[in-house]
Amino acid sequence: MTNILSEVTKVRDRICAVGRSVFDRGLTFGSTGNISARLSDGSMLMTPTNASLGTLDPAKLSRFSPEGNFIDGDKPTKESFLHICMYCKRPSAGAVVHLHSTHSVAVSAMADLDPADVLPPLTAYYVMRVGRLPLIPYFAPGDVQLARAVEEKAESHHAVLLANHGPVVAGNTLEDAQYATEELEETARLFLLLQGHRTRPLTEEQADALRQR
Ligand SMILES: O=C(O)[C@@H](O)C(=O)COP(=O)(O)O
Ligand SMILES: [Zn+2]
Repeated sequence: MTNILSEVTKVRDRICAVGRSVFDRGLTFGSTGNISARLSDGSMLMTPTNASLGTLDPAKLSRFSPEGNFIDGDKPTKESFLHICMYCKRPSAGAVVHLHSTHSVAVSAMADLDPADVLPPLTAYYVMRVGRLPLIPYFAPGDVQLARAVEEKAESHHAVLLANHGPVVAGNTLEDAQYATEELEETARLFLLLQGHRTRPLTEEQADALRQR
């Protein structure tokens, strides 16, 4: 009991610290984005709806039972179902991060993307942190169909890009999810910088070798 209580306190603080960090570095704006973490007893903590990730209060995070029922805290993010769908399909996931990071959102609104894998393997680090990035068709934020569409991809992909919206990334830990979301954002930025330039991404063979490590 004492252990889970100290874990809860730590995770509440970590969610707020990650929220502050991404907000302060301009990786999400206003009250956009949401973050969740799953604890060792299967319960989940999520950021409340309409909360700025820059000024989260650890005591006000929304708490869910392992079955996905809201327990207490402020009214949860409208994407709570989407986060729960990620956890259902990814038993090892300990955290999910969704941001409105500018370059990722810009790419999510581009025409003629490959819906199976939006970004080319520009660097080894991107392939290792993110891997293949499917595009989820557009649905309004909070729409249960958006969560269902993410659920369909979640078993085989820990990172997805919501069309005209932004990235959703799961990780074994909160840091894993944060770092992968940041890597996705930087690669989206590189991808946009390289538009109009002849580009030499990693070969399929080189990328596959990294995916298998
Ligand atoms: O884009 C949206 O509206 C949501 O996906 C979002 O980023 C913020 O919604 P809340 O977490 O409900 O504040
Ligand atoms: Zn959003």
